Amino acid sequence: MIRAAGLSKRYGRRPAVVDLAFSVEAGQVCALLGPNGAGKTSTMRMLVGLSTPDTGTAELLGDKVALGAPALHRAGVLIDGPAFVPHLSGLRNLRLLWSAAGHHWPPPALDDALDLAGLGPAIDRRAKSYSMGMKQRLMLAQALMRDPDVLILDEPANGLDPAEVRALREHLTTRAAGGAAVLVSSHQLAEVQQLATHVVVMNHGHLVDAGPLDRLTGAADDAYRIEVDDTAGAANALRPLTGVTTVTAHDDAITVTAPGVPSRDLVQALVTAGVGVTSVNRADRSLEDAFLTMTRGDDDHAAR
Ligand SMILES: Nc1ncnc2c1ncn2[C@@H]1O[C@H](COP(=O)(O)OP(=O)(O)OP(=O)(O)O)[C@@H](O)[C@H]1O
Repeated sequence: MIRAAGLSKRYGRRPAVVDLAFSVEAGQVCALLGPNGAGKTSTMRMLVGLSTPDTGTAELLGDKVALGAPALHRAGVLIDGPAFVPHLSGLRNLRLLWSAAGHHWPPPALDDALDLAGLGPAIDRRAKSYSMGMKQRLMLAQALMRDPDVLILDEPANGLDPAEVRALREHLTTRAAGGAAVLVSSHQLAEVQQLATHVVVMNHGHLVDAGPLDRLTGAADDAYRIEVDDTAGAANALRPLTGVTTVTAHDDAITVTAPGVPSRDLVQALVTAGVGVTSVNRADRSLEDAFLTMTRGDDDHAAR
């Protein structure tokens, strides 16, 4: 349903996306991940015809994408805007965007989209009076009101509070269960782990890995969950160890990713540092661990 085939894009001499290939099928929620500047927005812009690839092809619903392509009528898009007319109400803005594409008002999923936007009576207030979160929710409403078969959303949870993020997650999951293909970019890896069925990881414009979320986060030979009496002390003791790539502290345990390091070496380092160890088990890697391992060495661009 969404396909990037050998997509490349340069800005001047600087490559932003390099020979990128992946696809998102009906029923999938795919998270597009990468450090700042990895090329996520540039990729999404090409996928919806907002910019032209230097090489390669973007396809939606089996059609090659270009500005005005019919498939775009079946796509809900949230990338850099849209710019709302400030003196018109939220609802008038939605109407304008819908009618500009030559459709008859109202769009098929308007009630659902307004429900999710949760603007209540404020939908009739001028858009210029909206807070950042309200604007973001109005943008989501314009993407969702057309009952799209394909959704391409750049950081849709920006500016939303936890309850709104949860409502968005449920909405997107329902859309995918109904047969839509959903592509979202995000820096909120814990949130992505609850939402995505598939993940595409980019770094410096290149594809790093793509596949089902389970494969990226599944039980790994190199990940341990260690119950300790001092998680901060444990993290401090293990982070400097050779071979340890990530340490994540939880309430009463830490998760450690340490390829090639036997667990006894980790325990010994903890005991030497005076940290009490209760148990050591193989762990599922968190998406955060998997992501940081894949994009390691890129500290300047750490995931937010
Ligand atoms: N219009 C543009 N002109 C010049 N360079 C650009 C333009 N858009 C993006 N870039 C550059 O292309 C690279 C990829 O940017 P892009 O916005 O696609 O990354 P991103 O992964 O979406 O980043 P972020 O997570 O910070 O939004 C960056 O180096 C960026 O500075």
